[in-house]
Amino acid sequence: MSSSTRHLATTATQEASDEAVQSTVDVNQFDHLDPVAPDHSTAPFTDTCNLTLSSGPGGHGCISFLREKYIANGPPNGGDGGTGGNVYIQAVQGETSLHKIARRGVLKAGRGKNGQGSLRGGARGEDVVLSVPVGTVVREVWRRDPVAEEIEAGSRGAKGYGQDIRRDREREDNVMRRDRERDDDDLDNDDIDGDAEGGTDQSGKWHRDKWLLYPGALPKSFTSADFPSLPRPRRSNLVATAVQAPIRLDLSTPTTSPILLAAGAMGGLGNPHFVTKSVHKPKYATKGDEGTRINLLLELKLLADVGLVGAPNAGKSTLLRALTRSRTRVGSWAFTTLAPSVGTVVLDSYRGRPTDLTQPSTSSRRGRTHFTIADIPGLVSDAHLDRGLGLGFLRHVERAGVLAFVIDLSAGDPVAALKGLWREVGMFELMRAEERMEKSTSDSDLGVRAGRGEGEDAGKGRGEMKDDAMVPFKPFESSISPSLDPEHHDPSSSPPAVPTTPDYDSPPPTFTALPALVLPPISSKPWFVVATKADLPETQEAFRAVQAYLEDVRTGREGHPSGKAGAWVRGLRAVPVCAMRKEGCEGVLEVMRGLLPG
Ligand SMILES: Nc1nc2c(ncn2[C@@H]2O[C@H](COP(=O)(O)OP(=O)(O)OP(=O)(O)O)[C@@H](O)[C@H]2O)c(=O)[nH]1
Ligand SMILES: [Mg+2]
Repeated sequence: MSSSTRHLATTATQEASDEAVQSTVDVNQFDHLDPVAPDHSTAPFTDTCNLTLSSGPGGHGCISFLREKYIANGPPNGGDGGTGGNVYIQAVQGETSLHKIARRGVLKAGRGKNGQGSLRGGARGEDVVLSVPVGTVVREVWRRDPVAEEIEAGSRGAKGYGQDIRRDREREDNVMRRDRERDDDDLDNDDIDGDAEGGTDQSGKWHRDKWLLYPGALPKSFTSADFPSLPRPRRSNLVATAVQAPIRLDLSTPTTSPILLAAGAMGGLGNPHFVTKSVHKPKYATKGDEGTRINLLLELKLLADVGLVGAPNAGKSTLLRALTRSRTRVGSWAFTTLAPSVGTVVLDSYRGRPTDLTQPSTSSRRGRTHFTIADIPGLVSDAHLDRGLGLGFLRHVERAGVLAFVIDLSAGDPVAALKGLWREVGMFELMRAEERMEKSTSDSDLGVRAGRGEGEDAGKGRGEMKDDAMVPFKPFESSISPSLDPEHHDPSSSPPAVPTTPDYDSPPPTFTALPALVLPPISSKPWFVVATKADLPETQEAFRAVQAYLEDVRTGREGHPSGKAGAWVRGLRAVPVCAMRKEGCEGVLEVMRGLLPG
């Protein structure tokens, strides 16, 4: 059978099955709110992920000499290596999941190109932009910055130019004196220590990781050569605009321009940089620096004004579809919804004359033209013991301003159902608090975020840093981190535990000292009850029971279902709806609007 025939056959079967569905399902005017099974989307969803990103390493400097007609042995003209690519982050609208990033795991910017002859500098490495959904919280887990480590270890002339130049001059004088002696005594060079490997730059020897040698030269000429001291570590100017370490960003609004997380490393220097009085034709150049590696923890918290909390099959998704133009999946079985989704309620449809033109422009109501509602998978009892889909999805309503508890009036005791939901919410809060406690104790235990590119910042910063130090990003208020500033030295801080010669091959540090985002307790949020399926028979009794219970809670005769003191009870009420017929939805929107600020 040809592919076209097969296609026709499949279409025919599909049509037949569609007809069958149509004949069994009564398609009435509510089919949008009570759709048939195939109406669903199964986009993958991930709300936390770990990502390692690295800025691009610099290209190597070039060793080259001018060769032209009549200039057989010209001056050095090797270009510098290009700077490595930068890594940016951007919060974009339209993305709703971290699954693409989670699958990727690693993000690397491009390496700078090597310098070339005729003083041609290497091209810059390619930048990369990490696009995350709006509502992502970014936290740094660890960081490896070889250049910062070198600055801290003081292994590369970090003591200041003056000293470097003096030392170079002394070295030059020594070289000239040695050359003179060599001429006089006609000595060969065999007695000069030929330890070419592992020699530090301070002793003027070849440092394999840092220097690049002229390929045509004989090893003897290097073992006897006196290398200049390595140039001071250089940093791209962009470092000053990068987010200060440790990175903690709350990307709750779309970012207009990408935010720099890690600037590319500088390229190596070409051989013309090493011309001195005694060495006219240096046969060496420096290699490019290593890029910065940063491990980040990304957590997506969907941003919605109202969060729907309810048991599976309570009718949350149907309610969302009735209130908004959302097309979330609805089904008559538990766990139809497997990933959170957000719908938008448009308050001003921009049709006709705006109603509030007569209001003064300072009116607080003027600003809000819409609000958003988040639907999450249902909560079963003992969800905190990881039953059902667990409590993880509650993080998406954690930041909501108002909670709507969706109770199915036809499913047993509604008051018990409401208390059960509050119990799970309470357990979720407890778990978050414990997490926070663990983190803060591990923070103080570790004390040494240190050393690895954090340096002095870690020594003194951790103590001062508050848990809620999460700040929205402000590009030009960020300054160079003290640990990255070669001039910065804080005598009060203990010396960081850094090996003198950084060992780049060792595995990265594994501590996970992350401050948690502190939010107001969920029990302090305004909440109300949406009593759904009110169209079903014998639900009036159940609704009256909920109403009476909420009245008791409001007046203080009953305790708050969360069991917390000072919880929100002021305007507590229940709204009956039949979401499937879109009945009572105006009442729900009115209550939501009333409880939302602004
Ligand atoms: N009679 C009646 N049925 C409703 C109403 N609202 C929802 N339903 C039905 O209840 C079933 C479950 O609806 P969903 O909206 O998928 O429930 P859910 O709370 O999102 O369920 P999960 O996603 O599994 O947590 C569906 O068969 C709906 O048709 C209502 O107001 N009246
Ligand atoms: Mg659902």
